[in-house]
This record gives sequence, structure tokens and C-alpha cells, in this order.
Amino acid sequence: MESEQRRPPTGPALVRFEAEDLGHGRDRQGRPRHLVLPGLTLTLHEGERVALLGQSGSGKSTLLAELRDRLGTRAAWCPQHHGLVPQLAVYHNVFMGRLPEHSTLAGLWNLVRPLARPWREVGELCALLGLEGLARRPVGRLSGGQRQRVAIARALYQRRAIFLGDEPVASVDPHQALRLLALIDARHSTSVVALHQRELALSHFDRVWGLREGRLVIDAPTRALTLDDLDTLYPDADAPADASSEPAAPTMPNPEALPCARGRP
Ligand SMILES: Nc1ncnc2c1ncn2[C@@H]1O[C@H](COP(=O)(O)OP(=O)(O)OP(=O)(O)O)[C@@H](O)[C@H]1O
Repeated sequence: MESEQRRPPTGPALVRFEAEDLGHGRDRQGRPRHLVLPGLTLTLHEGERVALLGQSGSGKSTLLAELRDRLGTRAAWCPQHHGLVPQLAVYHNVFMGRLPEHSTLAGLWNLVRPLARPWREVGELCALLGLEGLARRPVGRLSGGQRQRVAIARALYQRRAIFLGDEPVASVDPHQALRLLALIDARHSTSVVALHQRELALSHFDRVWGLREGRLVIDAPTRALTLDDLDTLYPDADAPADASSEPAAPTMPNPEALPCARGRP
């Protein structure tokens, strides 16, 4: 199990950024108006499971949006705020994951009267995600954790090779987070998942991308990293409870020691 979780990536590059400026909006030269990640150099390889870390505002969603653009229909997408329609039932929200694949008529018909096959498929996914019996319930009447699982079900329903998730396990307990990540892994050969649970990043993923102040400061296999390395991504985190001691200055991982400085393993 351990070796499976930490397998080194061997697949070809799926997306490569080479000193690229990522941000929001475009000026006349096609450069971002609001620059978030200047000069980003990064490669996503097929077969990798990547944890994307960094404090709020560090650019995780910006990077995921760019990956999503480049990967197009190869990637399933689970957005940060779920993107669900609260008035519609769980079934319809999950079905919308594949709406572009259906004709307009089939899509509309299915809203009124669910078609047998998607009804069965969505029901199976709901059962896997602990949402049994909720297919007809409007999403607006679900708990935060249940909504999160509906958003994951919708992404799984897309049946893509790659999974991109913006904090898809933020509202569930650690045990459930592991279960959900296992379901995601079982259905996708490659994933990039933004999250804040550092232990989970080290225990579950092959690689960490760590963003801080507009820079990719960690790009390393998890086996080469410690929790202390990941702590450096959160300079604004609360000081230790022991008020008598001087707060320790944040220590960046030694760049020479990190595999992103040494090249790929
Ligand atoms: N549509 C947008 N237009 C302009 N600036 C934006 C836009 N979306 C985000 N930003 C800015 O880009 C920066 C990075 O935001 P981003 O959402 O990528 O961070 P994040 O790491 O995902 O944060 P969080 O963990 O809070 O979701 C922030 O300064 C944010 O204000």
C-alpha cells in the first residue's frame, strides 16, 4: 500500500509551464492584468497524484484554473464552492457533470423525468459516497459535507482520466477525506488536489506543489518532505501556544535539499 501511494511518476508530461505568467484578465499583449504567479515553471506528469498547498490567496485556484484550461475535457473538475444548484435534486446536480455529452432534448427531458440509465449510474455513485436515499433531495437541504460529496459525485460522473479538485475534502472529517480521496484515485490516473491538510498531503499524495507569495517554493515528491517543510508555506499561521518562548522565524526548506532544485527523482 505504502509503495503504491508513493510510486514515482513515470508518465509523460501532460502540462508544462516554462517561466509563464499566470493570473487573471488579459491585456492587449495577452499578459495577465492581475499577475498572481509570475514566471511559473512546473510540469504535471501522467500518473502523478499532486497535493497543491499554500495559504489563502497564494494562487492555488489560479493554477487549477489554468490547468483546467489546458487539459480541457481530459480533466474532471470539482470546484471550491461546489458550483451546485441548490434548488435542484442531488440526481440532477450529479447528472449535470455530463450534460455537455447529452443532446439538449435529452438533458431537458431528464430534468422532468430521469432516464433509467443515468438514474441507476448516479444512484450507484450516491451509494458509494454515502448519499443513499438522497437522490431526489434538493441540494439546498443538505449539510455542507453532503454537498461536498455531491460535488465529488458530479466530478466522478464525468469519467475523465484526470481529476482537478479545489479543496474537495475541506468540509469532511479526516476519515471521510481519506475515503473520498481513495474513490477519486480509483477512477483517475492523475490528480491535482488543493487542500490545507498537510498530514494528508504527505500521507496520501506522490508530490507536493507548495505556493508562497506568488512563487512555487516546493515541487518535490512527498517522500522528500516533512511537516516542517510544509509549515513554511503558512507564515501567517498562529504562533505556538507557549507564549514565553520567542516565536520561531519561519524556516524555508533548504532549496538545495529539495528535489525541485535537484531535478526530478
Ligand atoms: N477573477 C479574479 N480576478 C482578479 N484577481 C483574482 C481573481 N481571482 C482571484 N484573484 C486574486 O488572485 C490571487 C490568488 O487567488 P486564488 O483564488 O488563486 O488563491 P487561493 O490560493 O486559491 O486562495 P484560497 O485558499 O482562499 O481559495 C488573490 O490575490 C486573489 O485576490
